[in-house]
Amino acid sequence: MIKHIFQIAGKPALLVKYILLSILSGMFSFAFMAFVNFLINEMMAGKAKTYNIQHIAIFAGIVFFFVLSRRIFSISIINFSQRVFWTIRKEILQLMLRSEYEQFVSFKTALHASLVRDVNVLTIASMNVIQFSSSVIVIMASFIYMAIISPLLFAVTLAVLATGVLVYYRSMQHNEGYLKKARDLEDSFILSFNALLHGFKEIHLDPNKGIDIFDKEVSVLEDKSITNNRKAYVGFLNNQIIGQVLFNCLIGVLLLGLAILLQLPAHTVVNFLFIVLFLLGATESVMVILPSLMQAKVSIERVAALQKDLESKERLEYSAGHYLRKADFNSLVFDNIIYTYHPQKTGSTTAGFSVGPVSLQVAKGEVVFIYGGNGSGKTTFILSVLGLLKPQEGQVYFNGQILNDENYKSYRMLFGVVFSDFYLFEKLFGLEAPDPERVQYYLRLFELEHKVTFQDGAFSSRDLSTGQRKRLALISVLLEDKPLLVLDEWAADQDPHFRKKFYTEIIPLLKQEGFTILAITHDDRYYHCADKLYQMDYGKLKQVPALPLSHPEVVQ
Ligand SMILES: Nc1ncnc2c1ncn2[C@@H]1O[C@H](COP(=O)(O)OP(=O)(O)OP(=O)(O)O)[C@@H](O)[C@H]1O
Repeated sequence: MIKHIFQIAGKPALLVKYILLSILSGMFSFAFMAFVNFLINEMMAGKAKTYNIQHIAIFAGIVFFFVLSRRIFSISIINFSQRVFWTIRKEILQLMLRSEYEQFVSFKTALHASLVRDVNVLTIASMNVIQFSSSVIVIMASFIYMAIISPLLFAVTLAVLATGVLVYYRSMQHNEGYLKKARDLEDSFILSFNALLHGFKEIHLDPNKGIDIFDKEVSVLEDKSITNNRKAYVGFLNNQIIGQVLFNCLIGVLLLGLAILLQLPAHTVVNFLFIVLFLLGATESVMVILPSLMQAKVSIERVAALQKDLESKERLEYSAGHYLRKADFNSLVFDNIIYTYHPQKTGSTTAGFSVGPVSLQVAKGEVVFIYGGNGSGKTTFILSVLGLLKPQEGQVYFNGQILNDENYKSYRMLFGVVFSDFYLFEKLFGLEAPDPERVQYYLRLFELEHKVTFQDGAFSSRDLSTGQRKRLALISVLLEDKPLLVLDEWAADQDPHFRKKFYTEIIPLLKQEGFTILAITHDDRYYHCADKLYQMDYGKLKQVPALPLSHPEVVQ
């Protein structure tokens, strides 16, 4: 865990600085207590009859340096915790960016939970380090001071503390288990929260859905979580109480037993009691802070495990790549590719759905349409074409070269895609200053020129209908000027007029511009607009004539 924090902090020298500052701040805190003890002794010995400028100066000096060292230490820790916060955030985002599509899908919830929870837990814990480390230093210094005042009393105190540590250590193991479980329960809560967030429209229309999620998911989680967390925190509380009782017993044994038995001088007993009370305060601080540090330990382990899981798999390079220009693209060939969903990945007990073996050739400038029934495997095939799902068998050739790890990055950049569940980005990310005339041309072509303007790399209006948003998504992709356009049921949300325009005017225009198009479509009325038409059936792709006789009107 410490190693991970070192990595996060980036510079071990910084950590050495924090440790030295925390020692300094703890030492000044202890010096205060030792000097007060000294003043008490002076008073008890009858030496404090007049104002002593030297004592006042030392007292003020200790307070000043305590405040100063504490402030410098605290500011350093605030800077450190902010760095921890952003380093872990960025680390998780980089993990996301570098993960394979399939990995991303299976780690989505864990990534989300780490980003919203673990990062905050770690930030809070790193702030608590200020109090924690000062208290630990005070405890250590108090031990040394006690041993000097009275080795015997110190031995008794140590025995009492050792008992406390033993009790604490035993219950800590239980508590850690409960904290881990609490973290798992948080992951489940995020699932329910996402259901409420993304399914809000449906829930709003049918409150029974919301009630079900609330009663059967959230409330069940609440019960489990309360029971679990109560055990964890009662465990910590018991430790605190046991610690307090042990200290009380120590004070009792000291005042009512040892002081009389050993005939200890009054100033030794007073000095010792004063340290014990000081020690009690520091120990309590440690006990109060420990749960948050334990949570931080669980969170760090989560982040580290997530990192390990994602890094153990093949990593993607996410550094900027270059688009292959349309002119440089010649052909794409799929030779007997097979993709099968693994049942263990989906948690299903039935055999995973399989697409393939599929063979397909797409030449530059061709328009290829794929149609097929629901669940026939069109999207799976397209995801395999895009390399988001990696086919387990078969070969892919682009521009005559076999697809391998070296050229995979350029391969991915071949495609401009509008998925059926597309995401419209706020800006044209990854695209440098597109030609405003070209943007205007596409806005006119897609009949959005009165609705949308383009300024500072972003479209002005995003308050559009689904069909209009899809047009904007396609414009964004066209501006990227990638050779291959992949469209998943793009026209499904367009009105009949625009649908006709898309198939009969826009597609030929895009073809003229040099785009190659691979589209999933159910618009049988426009199948004739394709150069090649394929039907997907139970994972098998077969070529069919582009002019089906069943639709004579398409010939017009
Ligand atoms: N992530 C997944 N894990 C396991 N099986 C899946 C997954 N996604 C889809 N499938 C299965 O693969 C089959 C094909 O799904 P796919 O989404 O490719 O069909 P489709 O032809 O695009 O359907 P639609 O027209 O309804 O979009 C389905 O039977 C589905 O159950």
